[in-house]
Amino acid sequence: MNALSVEELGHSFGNRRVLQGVSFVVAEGRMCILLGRNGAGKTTLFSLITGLYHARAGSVHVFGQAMEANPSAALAQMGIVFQLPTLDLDLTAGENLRYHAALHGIPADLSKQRSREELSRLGVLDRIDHPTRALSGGQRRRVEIARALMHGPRLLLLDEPTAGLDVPGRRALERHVRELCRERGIAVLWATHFLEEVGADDDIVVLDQGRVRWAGRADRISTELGVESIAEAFASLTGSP
Ligand SMILES: Nc1ncnc2c1ncn2[C@@H]1O[C@H](COP(=O)(O)OP(=O)(O)OP(=O)(O)O)[C@@H](O)[C@H]1O
Repeated sequence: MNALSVEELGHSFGNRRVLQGVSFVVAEGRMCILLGRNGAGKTTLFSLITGLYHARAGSVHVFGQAMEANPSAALAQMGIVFQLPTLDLDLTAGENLRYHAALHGIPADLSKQRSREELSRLGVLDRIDHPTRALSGGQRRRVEIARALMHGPRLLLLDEPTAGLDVPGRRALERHVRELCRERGIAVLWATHFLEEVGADDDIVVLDQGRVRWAGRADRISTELGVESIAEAFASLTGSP
């Protein structure tokens, strides 16, 4: 079964069309990179997938549950890390996680145990009682991912999670998310414009000017397009230098 299935999604702001006929899937347990330059439509697409915007054209299914007909069932399977940080900086890391868990109806004991487990897995358990304001950008991102996992989703969506981090911070975050995918079988949709974040074994969806230009296994894109590298393939699909 597919973790995420997006069919013929479209969106306009006023009479400006920003997404058109967007279709792709994220298979269960797979890492899928949504590649697109600034303004390609990635964040708008995330807003539609997560139900923040109402989809006027097309459909979104999460593990077979239609977002439109059954949003709570679809959202229960989804963990989300938005592009703009959403932690409460006055709360500690642990409090941020437990607050999220309470919203999902998770009992306090379980929430306490899970917050420790998730922070530990992301390598930030020692920050549990620190106000998130005192954490580095990379640590805050990891706390956000731990929070997104509190309700046990099987699909994790991350919108440009490495924005604003230095190179070691980006690499560490990528390593943590790949581990989640490999060890827990969590499907991941990771939006980025950094080509170096694509792994050879990943799936990729190339989005440009609101349309899917290519979707498939990262290791096939160069051969299919008759070029030498992912960078060349991306440039030829998006007309960028
Ligand atoms: N609320 C809005 N009102 C009007 N236009 C918008 C709105 N949000 C986004 N847009 C426009 O829609 C297009 C897609 O934007 P979007 O933020 O989805 O792209 P993106 O790929 O996420 O870019 P970035 O990497 O810069 O975040 C852009 O041209 C943007 O200017």
